[in-house]
Amino acid sequence: MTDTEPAPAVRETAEAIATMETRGAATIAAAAAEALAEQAAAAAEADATASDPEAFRASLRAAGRTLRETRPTAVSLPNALRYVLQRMEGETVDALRDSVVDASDAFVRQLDRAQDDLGEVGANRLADGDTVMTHCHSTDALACIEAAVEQGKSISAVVKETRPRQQGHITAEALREMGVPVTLIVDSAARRYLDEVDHVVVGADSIAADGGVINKIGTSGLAVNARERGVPIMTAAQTIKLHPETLTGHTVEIEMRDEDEVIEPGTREAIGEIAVENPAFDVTPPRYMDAIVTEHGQFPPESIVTLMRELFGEGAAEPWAEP
Ligand SMILES: O=C(COP(=O)(O)O)[C@H](O)[C@H](O)COP(=O)(O)O
Repeated sequence: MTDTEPAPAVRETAEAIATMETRGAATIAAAAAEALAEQAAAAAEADATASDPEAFRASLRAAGRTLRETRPTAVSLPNALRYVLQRMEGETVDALRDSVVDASDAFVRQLDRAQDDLGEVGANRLADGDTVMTHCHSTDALACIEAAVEQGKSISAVVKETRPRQQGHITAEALREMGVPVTLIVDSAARRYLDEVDHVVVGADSIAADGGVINKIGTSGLAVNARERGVPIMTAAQTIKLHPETLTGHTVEIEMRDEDEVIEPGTREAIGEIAVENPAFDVTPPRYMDAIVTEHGQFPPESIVTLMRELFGEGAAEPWAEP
């Protein structure tokens, strides 16, 4: 490891996030924070950094950049890096390492607590006997359903498979393990099944200052259909999903993924000039979302900016940036 080369554990985490072996905004955030702790432990031992606090700091920033470059849309990733790197302090390498490891642990604990707390808030929107519809796989959305089940409510679920990567299958399995009866449907069947559904529950990768919800592609169409059918829809999103840069007018980058997720591998030549596009996320305008459920309570999307200012009033620093 040179002074700025990331530790193997960081490279492995970055690779797992980029290839979606590690996926979902909250899980990505936890993995990134843990990778920084691993970097700190490795850098405190490595020849180039063990006795040089500035080289140690530089190696942590470099690890942050490697992790930041993996996927662009889930703001939980840069928010995790911000949380840990802004708490890196000390005059010696040992003190710096301890501050990073402590911040990483605190971040992961906070993440778990926030998910439990928002689960309770979201569960209160669900009634005994409700059927919920889900899209993609969101641990925050599942926390709401799980809390409702733990409150003794009988909940069943209609689960959209979520093309192209079919994260709906992960959701279906998680719900089955909770004892929730599940019906799995293809995405294009969603509108038909909305008539049998009492609530739509989705997660978020980022929430913009105007209350726009950035989540798995297909969320916005589902939200418009839910509104047309009169079915309430909520986003379960802990506050690390709030995107501070949107406070100053930045838009959220939508990740475009490889066409091989859409077409059969090896068929590119056969389909010739047909263009294939594979956006991974879309934006649901605030007027189509009934509530954003966070660990601080539930908010109409249009008012989320107040919470965002409270939590990120200082703006969006980039503590991983060089030098
Ligand atoms: O869109 C996705 C996952 O997309 P991908 O599979 O492309 O990462 C999830 O709904 C959010 O990340 C929220 O998940 P969580 O609530 O677990 O943070």
